[in-house]
Amino acid sequence: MEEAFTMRGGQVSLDHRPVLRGIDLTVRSGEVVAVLGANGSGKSTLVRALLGLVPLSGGSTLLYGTPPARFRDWWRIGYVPQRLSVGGGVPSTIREVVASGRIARQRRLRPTSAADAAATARALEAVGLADRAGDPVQALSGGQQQRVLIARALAGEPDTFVMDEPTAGVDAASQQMLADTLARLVAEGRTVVLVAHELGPLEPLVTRAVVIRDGCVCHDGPPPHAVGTHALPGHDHVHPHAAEEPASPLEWRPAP
Ligand SMILES: Nc1ncnc2c1ncn2[C@@H]1O[C@H](COP(=O)(O)OP(=O)(O)OP(=O)(O)O)[C@@H](O)[C@H]1O
Repeated sequence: MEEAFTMRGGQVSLDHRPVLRGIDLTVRSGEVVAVLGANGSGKSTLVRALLGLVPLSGGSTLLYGTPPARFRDWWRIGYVPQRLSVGGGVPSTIREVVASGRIARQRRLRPTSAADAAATARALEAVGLADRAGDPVQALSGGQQQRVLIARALAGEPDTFVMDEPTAGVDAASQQMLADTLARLVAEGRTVVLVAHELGPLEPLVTRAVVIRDGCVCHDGPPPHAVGTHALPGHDHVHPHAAEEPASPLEWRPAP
């Protein structure tokens, strides 16, 4: 099976502080990998490093077998960053931002095609923003902006989605909409790497959980279906019957 991401001994330092301390991670085509972990454990840094957005200070990483600096097939990757950073002082409509997800597919100087317009329309529909396509993104709430970012990635029709907290600040109905859309894409064989605090409706889709603690992988294996959301990282909830429960596959917390 083709490898979408291959990181070996990946290290990242930010502000002279080690944030990733030697990550080995291979993601194969068709996998749905949840990157879990407490605040500040290094999840966002890991996905950014996988995409070559943050340089490694040690180790190596490959995108579809190619180092990020030499990778050219960016249309194969749809990245949903944690925050909307488009627009700035320049007003953009929802449609414009979503359509920008097609850029990596467009040949130089080639005008926007019917296929681009159709993919943009489908993406807007999938996140429930088709009727607001002409509105400025600046006027949207955080959760709606998140939906725009998801639509931008969908519009590019990539092989692999990398989503950093796609459901953070998104209402329950939109989370379910994202889960339904991802389920369809996964059924078509797309690859997904998503960072999450809580998986919510995405949980049934996840085939593998990678738990980051203090810049290292401390669990890589089955997702926490069996143990329920209370076992997910970020949940400090202690189950009243915890002592009676079988050991969870996510015994990732530091010993007290
Ligand atoms: N640009 C930066 N410069 C310096 N330190 C940074 C920078 N970005 C992140 N860090 C630090 O690196 C560590 C890991 O951050 P990262 O955002 O990867 O964690 P995270 O697991 O995604 O956290 P969260 O769940 O809060 O988003 C944190 O201690 C953070 O303060």
